[in-house]
Amino acid sequence: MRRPFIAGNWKMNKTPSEARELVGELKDMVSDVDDVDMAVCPTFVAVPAVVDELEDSDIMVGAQNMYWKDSGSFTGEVSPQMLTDLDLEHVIIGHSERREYFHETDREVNMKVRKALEKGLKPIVCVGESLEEREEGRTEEKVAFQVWSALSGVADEDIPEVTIAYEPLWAIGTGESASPEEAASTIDSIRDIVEDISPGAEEKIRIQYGGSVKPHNIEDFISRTTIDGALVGGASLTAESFAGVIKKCQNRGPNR
Ligand SMILES: O=C(CO)COP(=O)(O)O
Repeated sequence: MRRPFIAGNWKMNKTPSEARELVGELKDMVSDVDDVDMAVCPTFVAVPAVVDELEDSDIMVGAQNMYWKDSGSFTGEVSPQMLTDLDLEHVIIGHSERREYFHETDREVNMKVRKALEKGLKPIVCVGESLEEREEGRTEEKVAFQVWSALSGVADEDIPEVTIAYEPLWAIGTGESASPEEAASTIDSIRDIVEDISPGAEEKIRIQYGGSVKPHNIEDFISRTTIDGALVGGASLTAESFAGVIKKCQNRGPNR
């Protein structure tokens, strides 16, 4: 049984006080939601305020990144224990913006995934093709490679703890989402890869779609049984639109 999972990636937005205000509004709006897993991923500095504000809420808190070492001389980095100490459950790993602007490699993504799992954090691993790769018909090849690399060396029993977010790069922040058919077909291909890696895990692992998800189009995605939810950027930055996305995922039945 895979429960729908909607996570908000705030990226480099919201000061700690703005973040507190946002989740203060959000928790009231979704207080009746009991069949969707919900998470927000603020910037590191806003995490304590958000954790505090959400103490009495079902909304989980995640980070947008972490380093793959326990501690030490790594100026500017944040360790997994720093996240678990704040009771965080999730951590986004390998977002395309980190891969593009901060040159994060598949190898680093894999190190981070393994370290997160070792420390009891649930990684949300982002994969996706560029426009050029899509136009060259290399979408499935690209995401297959990223999934193989990310899950390399992960124990079979840990694979269902991972969420994969399929985020085509050309759909991020552009207002142009993938079609539900395209998204479902690529996500099916990811499930096939997961099955190759660990037979049976493809039924348990949650795979989200991300890229210009809004309240008006989330139903097109969540209605596909292979799509388990969404990683939401822009629409997670106001309580109203994020609650709008979450509420459209309620009452989805036992098919997942
Ligand atoms: O990158 C994303 C989430 O991680 C998607 O961002 P948008 O929803 O703004 O397109």
